[in-house]
Amino acid sequence: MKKISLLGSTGSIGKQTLDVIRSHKDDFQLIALSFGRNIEEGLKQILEFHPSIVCVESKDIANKIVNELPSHIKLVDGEEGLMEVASIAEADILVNAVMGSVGLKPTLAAIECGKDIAIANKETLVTAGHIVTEMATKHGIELVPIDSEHSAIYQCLEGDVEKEVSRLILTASGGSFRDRTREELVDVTVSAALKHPNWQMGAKITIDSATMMNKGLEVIEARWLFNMPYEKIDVILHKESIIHSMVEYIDGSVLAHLGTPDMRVPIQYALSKPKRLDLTGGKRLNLWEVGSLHFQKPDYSRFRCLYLAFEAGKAGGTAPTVLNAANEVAVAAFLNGKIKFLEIEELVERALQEHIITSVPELDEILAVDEETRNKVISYMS
Ligand SMILES: NC(=O)C1=CN([C@@H]2O[C@H](COP(=O)(O)OP(=O)(O)OC[C@H]3O[C@@H](n4cnc5c(N)ncnc54)[C@H](OP(=O)(O)O)[C@@H]3O)[C@@H](O)[C@H]2O)C=CC1
Ligand SMILES: CC(=O)[C@@H](O)[C@H](O)COP(=O)(O)O
Ligand SMILES: [Mn+2]
Repeated sequence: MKKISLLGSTGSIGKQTLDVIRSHKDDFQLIALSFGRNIEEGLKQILEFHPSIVCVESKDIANKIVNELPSHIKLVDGEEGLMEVASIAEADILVNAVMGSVGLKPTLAAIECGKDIAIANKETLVTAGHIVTEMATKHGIELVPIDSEHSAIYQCLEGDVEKEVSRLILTASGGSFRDRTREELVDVTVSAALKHPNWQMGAKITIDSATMMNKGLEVIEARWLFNMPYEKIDVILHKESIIHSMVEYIDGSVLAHLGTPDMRVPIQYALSKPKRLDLTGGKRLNLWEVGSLHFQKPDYSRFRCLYLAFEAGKAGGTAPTVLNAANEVAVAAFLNGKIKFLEIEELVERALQEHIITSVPELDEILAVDEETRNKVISYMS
Protein backbone atom coordinates (compact mmCIF):
# COMPACT_ATOMS: atom_id res chain seq x y z
CA MET A 1 0.00 0.00 0.00
CA LYS A 2 1.51 3.31 -1.08
CA LYS A 3 0.65 6.32 1.07
CA ILE A 4 0.14 9.51 -0.89
CA SER A 5 0.05 13.20 -0.09
CA LEU A 6 -1.48 15.42 -2.77
CA LEU A 7 -1.03 19.13 -3.45
CA GLY A 8 -3.70 20.70 -5.67
CA SER A 9 -6.46 18.14 -5.06
CA THR A 10 -9.28 20.25 -6.53
CA GLY A 11 -7.54 20.88 -9.86
CA SER A 12 -7.63 18.91 -13.07
CA ILE A 13 -4.61 16.72 -12.18
CA GLY A 14 -5.64 16.58 -8.51
CA LYS A 15 -9.11 15.23 -9.28
CA GLN A 16 -7.74 12.67 -11.73
CA THR A 17 -5.19 11.57 -9.10
CA LEU A 18 -8.10 10.96 -6.73
CA ASP A 19 -9.83 8.92 -9.48
CA VAL A 20 -6.75 6.73 -9.72
CA ILE A 21 -6.57 6.30 -5.93
CA ARG A 22 -10.31 5.58 -5.78
CA SER A 23 -10.06 2.82 -8.36
CA HIS A 24 -7.04 1.15 -6.69
CA LYS A 25 -7.91 1.13 -3.02
CA ASP A 26 -5.66 -1.87 -2.31
CA ASP A 27 -2.64 -0.14 -3.81
CA PHE A 28 -3.00 3.52 -2.80
CA GLN A 29 -4.17 5.52 0.20
CA LEU A 30 -4.52 9.29 0.38
CA ILE A 31 -3.27 10.61 3.69
CA ALA A 32 -2.86 14.36 3.13
CA LEU A 33 -4.23 16.92 0.70
CA SER A 34 -4.14 20.59 -0.14
CA PHE A 35 -6.39 22.80 -2.19
CA GLY A 36 -6.71 26.53 -2.78
CA ARG A 37 -10.16 28.09 -2.59
CA ASN A 38 -12.60 25.54 -3.97
CA ILE A 39 -14.29 24.81 -0.67
CA GLU A 40 -17.22 22.80 -2.06
CA GLU A 41 -14.98 20.33 -3.95
CA GLY A 42 -12.37 20.26 -1.19
CA LEU A 43 -14.89 19.38 1.54
CA LYS A 44 -16.37 16.57 -0.58
CA GLN A 45 -12.87 15.12 -1.01
CA ILE A 46 -12.07 15.40 2.70
CA LEU A 47 -15.25 13.56 3.66
CA GLU A 48 -14.54 10.82 1.13
CA PHE A 49 -10.81 10.25 1.76
CA HIS A 50 -10.37 11.27 5.42
CA PRO A 51 -6.82 12.64 5.15
CA SER A 52 -5.08 13.32 8.46
CA ILE A 53 -4.01 16.82 7.39
CA VAL A 54 -5.51 19.40 5.02
CA CYS A 55 -4.02 22.65 3.75
CA VAL A 56 -5.94 25.54 2.17
CA GLU A 57 -4.65 28.69 0.46
CA SER A 58 -5.28 31.21 3.26
CA LYS A 59 -6.45 31.77 6.85
CA ASP A 60 -9.71 33.15 5.43
CA ILE A 61 -10.52 29.88 3.67
CA ALA A 62 -9.42 27.91 6.74
CA ASN A 63 -11.83 29.90 8.92
CA LYS A 64 -14.66 29.11 6.51
CA ILE A 65 -14.19 25.34 6.74
CA VAL A 66 -12.79 24.70 10.20
CA ASN A 67 -16.17 23.84 11.73
CA GLU A 68 -17.03 21.46 8.89
CA LEU A 69 -14.07 19.16 9.44
CA PRO A 70 -14.02 15.96 11.50
CA SER A 71 -12.00 16.68 14.66
CA HIS A 72 -9.12 14.27 13.86
CA ILE A 73 -8.14 16.30 10.77
CA LYS A 74 -5.41 18.90 11.20
CA LEU A 75 -6.05 22.11 9.24
CA VAL A 76 -3.16 24.30 8.05
CA ASP A 77 -2.87 27.10 5.50
CA GLY A 78 -0.62 29.08 3.18
CA GLU A 79 2.92 28.34 2.11
CA GLU A 80 3.93 26.90 5.51
CA GLY A 81 0.91 24.64 5.39
CA LEU A 82 1.79 23.38 1.90
CA MET A 83 5.26 22.53 3.18
CA GLU A 84 3.79 20.65 6.13
CA VAL A 85 1.52 18.57 3.87
CA ALA A 86 4.41 17.91 1.47
CA SER A 87 6.64 16.60 4.23
CA ILE A 88 4.18 14.58 6.32
CA ALA A 89 6.15 11.67 7.77
CA GLU A 90 3.71 8.85 6.86
CA ALA A 91 3.65 9.58 3.10
CA ASP A 92 5.69 7.47 0.68
CA ILE A 93 5.20 9.83 -2.25
CA LEU A 94 4.05 13.38 -2.88
CA VAL A 95 1.92 14.20 -5.92
CA ASN A 96 2.63 17.85 -6.68
CA ALA A 97 -0.27 19.14 -8.79
CA VAL A 98 -0.49 22.77 -7.73
CA MET A 99 -0.34 25.39 -10.43
CA GLY A 100 2.63 27.75 -10.48
CA SER A 101 5.91 28.41 -8.72
CA VAL A 102 4.08 28.30 -5.37
CA GLY A 103 4.96 24.59 -5.69
CA LEU A 104 8.70 25.18 -5.32
CA LYS A 105 9.12 25.37 -1.53
CA PRO A 106 6.86 22.37 -0.81
CA THR A 107 8.82 20.38 -3.40
CA LEU A 108 12.08 21.18 -1.64
CA ALA A 109 10.52 20.39 1.74
CA ALA A 110 9.42 16.96 0.49
CA ILE A 111 12.87 16.24 -0.96
CA GLU A 112 14.53 17.14 2.34
CA CYS A 113 12.28 14.59 4.06
CA GLY A 114 13.28 11.91 1.54
CA LYS A 115 9.94 11.69 -0.31
CA ASP A 116 9.77 10.64 -3.94
CA ILE A 117 7.75 13.13 -5.96
CA ALA A 118 5.30 12.53 -8.79
CA ILE A 119 5.54 15.93 -10.37
CA ALA A 120 2.94 17.63 -12.56
CA ASN A 121 3.88 21.12 -11.35
CA LYS A 122 6.25 22.05 -14.21
CA GLU A 123 6.65 25.69 -13.11
CA THR A 124 8.74 24.49 -10.16
CA LEU A 125 11.24 22.78 -12.47
CA VAL A 126 11.31 25.77 -14.80
CA THR A 127 11.94 28.34 -12.11
CA ALA A 128 14.55 26.39 -10.12
CA GLY A 129 15.41 23.19 -12.00
CA HIS A 130 19.06 23.16 -10.98
CA ILE A 131 18.21 23.46 -7.27
CA VAL A 132 15.44 20.87 -7.32
CA THR A 133 17.44 18.26 -9.26
CA GLU A 134 20.62 18.80 -7.27
CA MET A 135 18.72 18.36 -4.00
CA ALA A 136 16.92 15.29 -5.34
CA THR A 137 20.25 13.67 -6.18
CA LYS A 138 21.70 14.62 -2.80
CA HIS A 139 18.76 13.07 -0.91
CA GLY A 140 18.47 10.05 -3.24
CA ILE A 141 14.85 10.69 -4.16
CA GLU A 142 13.20 10.26 -7.54
CA LEU A 143 11.28 12.91 -9.47
CA VAL A 144 8.75 10.93 -11.50
CA PRO A 145 7.09 12.91 -14.29
CA ILE A 146 3.32 13.20 -14.60
CA ASP A 147 3.34 15.64 -17.52
CA SER A 148 2.24 13.48 -20.48
CA GLU A 149 5.27 14.22 -22.69
CA HIS A 150 7.75 13.59 -19.90
CA SER A 151 5.99 10.45 -18.76
CA ALA A 152 6.17 9.26 -22.38
CA ILE A 153 9.91 9.95 -22.51
CA TYR A 154 10.43 8.37 -19.08
CA GLN A 155 8.72 5.22 -20.37
CA CYS A 156 10.82 5.18 -23.56
CA LEU A 157 14.22 5.76 -21.99
CA GLU A 158 16.60 2.82 -21.73
CA GLY A 159 20.29 2.03 -21.75
CA ASP A 160 23.02 4.60 -21.24
CA VAL A 161 20.97 7.79 -21.67
CA GLU A 162 23.93 10.17 -21.81
CA LYS A 163 25.78 8.16 -24.47
CA GLU A 164 22.98 6.52 -26.46
CA VAL A 165 20.14 9.05 -26.65
CA SER A 166 20.57 11.47 -29.53
CA ARG A 167 17.33 13.45 -29.15
CA LEU A 168 14.19 13.89 -27.07
CA ILE A 169 11.27 14.82 -29.32
CA LEU A 170 8.40 16.54 -27.54
CA THR A 171 5.10 16.53 -29.40
CA ALA A 172 2.91 19.64 -29.31
CA SER A 173 -0.73 19.93 -30.31
CA GLY A 174 -0.43 23.63 -31.20
CA GLY A 175 -3.25 24.46 -28.77
CA SER A 176 -6.58 26.18 -29.35
CA PHE A 177 -5.32 28.43 -32.15
CA ARG A 178 -3.06 26.01 -33.96
CA ASP A 179 -4.59 26.76 -37.38
CA ARG A 180 -4.76 30.57 -37.04
CA THR A 181 -2.30 33.09 -38.43
CA ARG A 182 -0.76 35.73 -36.16
CA GLU A 183 -3.14 38.33 -37.60
CA GLU A 184 -6.04 36.14 -36.53
CA LEU A 185 -4.72 36.06 -32.96
CA VAL A 186 -5.09 39.78 -32.32
CA ASP A 187 -8.65 39.75 -30.98
CA VAL A 188 -9.14 36.19 -29.77
CA THR A 189 -11.35 35.76 -26.70
CA VAL A 190 -10.62 34.04 -23.41
CA SER A 191 -13.35 31.47 -24.00
CA ALA A 192 -11.93 30.59 -27.44
CA ALA A 193 -8.44 30.26 -25.94
CA LEU A 194 -9.80 27.90 -23.27
CA LYS A 195 -11.01 25.37 -25.86
CA HIS A 196 -8.07 22.98 -26.16
CA PRO A 197 -8.56 20.59 -29.08
CA ASN A 198 -7.52 17.42 -27.21
CA TRP A 199 -7.16 17.86 -23.45
CA GLN A 200 -9.41 19.01 -20.58
CA MET A 201 -7.03 20.90 -18.29
CA GLY A 202 -6.87 23.80 -15.84
CA ALA A 203 -7.21 27.34 -17.23
CA LYS A 204 -3.56 28.42 -16.92
CA ILE A 205 -2.05 25.45 -18.76
CA THR A 206 -4.75 25.67 -21.45
CA ILE A 207 -3.71 29.26 -22.19
CA ASP A 208 -0.05 28.16 -22.10
CA SER A 209 -0.90 25.55 -24.74
CA ALA A 210 -2.53 28.21 -26.90
CA THR A 211 0.58 30.45 -26.77
CA MET A 212 2.80 27.34 -26.91
CA MET A 213 4.53 28.59 -23.77
CA ASN A 214 3.44 25.22 -22.39
CA LYS A 215 5.79 23.49 -24.81
CA GLY A 216 8.54 25.96 -23.95
CA LEU A 217 8.11 25.23 -20.24
CA GLU A 218 8.15 21.52 -21.11
CA VAL A 219 11.46 21.88 -22.97
CA ILE A 220 13.00 23.35 -19.81
CA GLU A 221 11.26 20.69 -17.69
CA ALA A 222 12.78 17.98 -19.93
CA ARG A 223 16.22 19.54 -19.67
CA TRP A 224 16.12 19.10 -15.89
CA LEU A 225 14.19 15.84 -15.54
CA PHE A 226 16.41 13.98 -18.00
CA ASN A 227 19.62 16.01 -17.65
CA MET A 228 19.55 16.65 -21.39
CA PRO A 229 21.23 19.63 -23.13
CA TYR A 230 18.90 21.92 -25.10
CA GLU A 231 20.67 20.96 -28.34
CA LYS A 232 19.22 17.47 -27.90
CA ILE A 233 15.61 18.58 -27.31
CA ASP A 234 13.26 19.11 -30.24
CA VAL A 235 9.61 20.04 -30.59
CA ILE A 236 7.33 18.74 -33.33
CA LEU A 237 3.73 19.75 -34.01
CA HIS A 238 1.40 16.76 -33.87
CA LYS A 239 -2.18 17.92 -33.79
CA GLU A 240 -3.81 14.64 -32.68
CA SER A 241 -1.90 14.29 -29.34
CA ILE A 242 -1.74 10.51 -29.83
CA ILE A 243 2.04 10.20 -29.76
CA HIS A 244 2.87 11.74 -26.40
CA SER A 245 6.60 12.11 -27.14
CA MET A 246 9.57 10.19 -28.54
CA VAL A 247 13.19 9.30 -27.85
CA GLU A 248 15.68 8.98 -30.70
CA TYR A 249 18.77 6.81 -30.14
CA ILE A 250 22.17 7.05 -31.80
CA ASP A 251 21.42 4.03 -34.02
CA GLY A 252 18.45 5.89 -35.54
CA SER A 253 15.79 3.94 -33.59
CA VAL A 254 12.94 6.08 -32.31
CA LEU A 255 10.82 4.87 -29.38
CA ALA A 256 7.44 6.51 -28.91
CA HIS A 257 4.69 6.35 -26.31
CA LEU A 258 1.14 6.39 -27.70
CA GLY A 259 -2.32 6.48 -26.21
CA THR A 260 -5.58 8.38 -26.22
CA PRO A 261 -5.26 11.72 -24.39
CA ASP A 262 -6.04 10.67 -20.80
CA MET A 263 -3.94 12.08 -17.94
CA ARG A 264 -4.91 9.23 -15.64
CA VAL A 265 -2.41 7.07 -17.57
CA PRO A 266 0.73 9.06 -16.66
CA ILE A 267 -0.62 9.83 -13.17
CA GLN A 268 -1.25 6.15 -12.47
CA TYR A 269 2.10 5.08 -13.92
CA ALA A 270 3.93 7.65 -11.77
CA LEU A 271 2.33 6.01 -8.71
CA SER A 272 2.59 2.34 -9.73
CA LYS A 273 5.82 2.13 -11.73
CA PRO A 274 7.50 -0.13 -12.62
CA LYS A 275 4.24 -2.10 -12.25
CA ARG A 276 1.29 -1.37 -14.54
CA LEU A 277 -2.26 -1.44 -13.21
CA ASP A 278 -5.62 -1.70 -14.99
CA LEU A 279 -7.03 1.64 -16.05
CA THR A 280 -10.70 1.76 -15.20
CA GLY A 281 -12.82 3.14 -18.04
CA GLY A 282 -11.30 5.51 -20.54
CA LYS A 283 -11.03 5.06 -24.26
CA ARG A 284 -8.40 2.66 -25.60
CA LEU A 285 -6.37 3.61 -28.65
CA ASN A 286 -7.54 2.14 -31.95
CA LEU A 287 -5.35 3.65 -34.62
CA TRP A 288 -7.80 2.76 -37.41
CA GLU A 289 -10.31 5.09 -35.73
CA VAL A 290 -7.73 7.89 -35.69
CA GLY A 291 -6.94 7.23 -39.37
CA SER A 292 -3.90 9.44 -39.85
CA LEU A 293 -1.38 11.22 -37.69
CA HIS A 294 0.06 14.58 -38.74
CA PHE A 295 3.43 16.20 -38.09
CA GLN A 296 4.81 19.65 -38.80
CA LYS A 297 7.88 21.69 -37.94
CA PRO A 298 6.96 24.54 -35.54
CA ASP A 299 7.26 28.07 -36.86
CA TYR A 300 9.07 29.97 -34.10
CA SER A 301 7.97 33.38 -35.37
CA ARG A 302 4.33 32.26 -35.17
CA PHE A 303 4.82 30.81 -31.68
CA ARG A 304 6.99 33.51 -30.08
CA CYS A 305 6.64 32.09 -26.54
CA LEU A 306 8.21 28.81 -27.62
CA TYR A 307 11.17 30.74 -29.01
CA LEU A 308 11.46 32.84 -25.82
CA ALA A 309 11.42 29.72 -23.65
CA PHE A 310 14.20 28.04 -25.64
CA GLU A 311 16.25 31.25 -25.41
CA ALA A 312 15.64 31.64 -21.67
CA GLY A 313 16.47 27.98 -21.09
CA LYS A 314 19.74 28.26 -23.00
CA ALA A 315 20.63 31.52 -21.25
CA GLY A 316 20.04 29.70 -17.94
CA GLY A 317 20.55 31.17 -14.46
CA THR A 318 17.62 33.38 -13.48
CA ALA A 319 16.27 33.73 -17.06
CA PRO A 320 13.80 30.80 -16.78
CA THR A 321 12.61 32.21 -13.43
CA VAL A 322 11.79 35.48 -15.17
CA LEU A 323 10.14 33.68 -18.09
CA ASN A 324 7.93 31.70 -15.74
CA ALA A 325 6.99 34.50 -13.33
CA ALA A 326 6.21 36.95 -16.15
CA ASN A 327 4.14 34.32 -17.89
CA GLU A 328 2.15 33.44 -14.74
CA VAL A 329 1.23 37.10 -14.22
CA ALA A 330 0.47 37.74 -17.90
CA VAL A 331 -1.72 34.65 -18.26
CA ALA A 332 -3.68 35.58 -15.12
CA ALA A 333 -4.20 39.07 -16.58
CA PHE A 334 -5.40 37.61 -19.88
CA LEU A 335 -7.80 35.27 -18.06
CA ASN A 336 -9.15 38.29 -16.11
CA GLY A 337 -9.74 40.22 -19.33
CA LYS A 338 -7.05 42.84 -18.56
CA ILE A 339 -4.80 42.23 -21.58
CA LYS A 340 -5.07 40.81 -25.07
CA PHE A 341 -3.74 37.40 -26.07
CA LEU A 342 -0.63 38.66 -27.91
CA GLU A 343 0.27 40.88 -24.97
CA ILE A 344 1.21 37.74 -23.03
CA GLU A 345 4.30 37.21 -25.19
CA GLU A 346 5.06 40.96 -25.25
CA LEU A 347 5.10 41.15 -21.44
CA VAL A 348 7.26 38.05 -21.11
CA GLU A 349 9.71 39.33 -23.72
CA ARG A 350 9.98 42.74 -22.07
CA ALA A 351 10.60 41.19 -18.65
CA LEU A 352 13.37 39.02 -20.13
CA GLN A 353 14.95 41.92 -22.02
CA GLU A 354 15.13 44.09 -18.89
CA HIS A 355 16.53 41.35 -16.67
CA ILE A 356 20.21 41.01 -15.83
CA ILE A 357 20.84 37.31 -15.42
CA THR A 358 22.50 35.81 -12.33
CA SER A 359 24.20 32.67 -13.57
CA VAL A 360 23.88 30.07 -10.78
CA PRO A 361 21.28 31.54 -8.43
CA GLU A 362 20.69 30.32 -4.88
CA LEU A 363 17.13 29.71 -3.70
CA ASP A 364 16.87 33.18 -2.11
CA GLU A 365 17.85 34.84 -5.39
CA ILE A 366 15.29 32.79 -7.31
CA LEU A 367 12.54 33.76 -4.89
CA ALA A 368 13.57 37.44 -5.06
CA VAL A 369 13.69 37.45 -8.88
CA ASP A 370 10.31 35.71 -9.03
CA GLU A 371 8.72 38.39 -6.83
CA GLU A 372 10.50 41.27 -8.53
CA THR A 373 9.42 40.03 -11.98
CA ARG A 374 5.79 39.69 -10.91
CA ASN A 375 5.80 43.29 -9.62
CA LYS A 376 7.49 44.57 -12.78
CA VAL A 377 4.99 42.90 -15.08
CA ILE A 378 2.10 44.27 -13.01
CA SER A 379 3.67 47.75 -13.36
CA TYR A 380 3.98 47.30 -17.18
CA MET A 381 0.22 46.76 -17.28
CA SER A 382 -0.79 49.81 -15.23
N1 LIG B 1 -4.22 19.58 -16.31
C1 LIG B 1 -3.41 18.81 -17.00
O1 LIG B 1 -3.86 17.93 -17.76
C2 LIG B 1 -1.93 18.96 -16.86
C3 LIG B 1 -1.37 19.80 -15.92
N2 LIG B 1 -0.02 19.88 -15.77
C4 LIG B 1 0.54 20.77 -14.75
O2 LIG B 1 0.00 20.40 -13.48
C5 LIG B 1 -0.16 21.55 -12.65
C6 LIG B 1 -1.64 21.66 -12.25
O3 LIG B 1 -2.41 21.86 -13.41
P1 LIG B 1 -4.01 21.77 -13.40
O4 LIG B 1 -4.43 20.62 -12.57
O5 LIG B 1 -4.41 21.86 -14.80
O6 LIG B 1 -4.36 23.12 -12.66
P2 LIG B 1 -5.73 23.58 -11.99
O7 LIG B 1 -5.80 25.05 -12.11
O8 LIG B 1 -6.86 22.76 -12.51
O9 LIG B 1 -5.53 23.17 -10.46
C7 LIG B 1 -4.58 23.81 -9.66
C8 LIG B 1 -4.69 23.30 -8.23
O10 LIG B 1 -3.78 24.05 -7.42
C9 LIG B 1 -4.51 24.75 -6.39
N3 LIG B 1 -3.86 26.04 -6.23
C10 LIG B 1 -3.72 27.01 -7.15
N4 LIG B 1 -3.05 28.06 -6.64
C11 LIG B 1 -2.78 27.74 -5.35
C12 LIG B 1 -2.11 28.42 -4.29
N5 LIG B 1 -1.61 29.65 -4.43
N6 LIG B 1 -2.01 27.78 -3.10
C13 LIG B 1 -2.51 26.55 -2.93
N7 LIG B 1 -3.15 25.85 -3.89
C14 LIG B 1 -3.26 26.45 -5.08
C15 LIG B 1 -5.93 24.86 -6.91
O11 LIG B 1 -6.85 25.03 -5.83
P3 LIG B 1 -8.35 25.66 -6.01
O12 LIG B 1 -8.81 25.29 -7.37
O13 LIG B 1 -9.09 24.98 -4.90
O14 LIG B 1 -8.24 27.13 -5.78
C16 LIG B 1 -6.06 23.51 -7.59
O15 LIG B 1 -6.28 22.51 -6.64
C17 LIG B 1 0.33 22.75 -13.49
O16 LIG B 1 1.66 22.98 -13.19
C18 LIG B 1 0.21 22.24 -14.94
O17 LIG B 1 1.10 22.87 -15.80
C19 LIG B 1 0.83 19.13 -16.53
C20 LIG B 1 0.33 18.30 -17.49
C21 LIG B 1 -1.07 18.15 -17.74
C1 LIG C 1 -1.69 16.83 -21.04
C2 LIG C 1 -0.42 17.54 -21.05
O1 LIG C 1 0.62 17.02 -20.72
C3 LIG C 1 -0.40 18.95 -21.49
O2 LIG C 1 0.81 19.58 -21.15
C4 LIG C 1 -0.58 18.88 -22.96
O3 LIG C 1 0.59 18.38 -23.47
C5 LIG C 1 -0.91 20.19 -23.57
O4 LIG C 1 -0.80 20.04 -24.91
P1 LIG C 1 0.00 21.02 -25.88
O5 LIG C 1 0.81 21.97 -25.07
O6 LIG C 1 0.80 20.11 -26.71
O7 LIG C 1 -1.13 21.70 -26.59
MN1 LIG D 1 2.30 18.26 -21.23
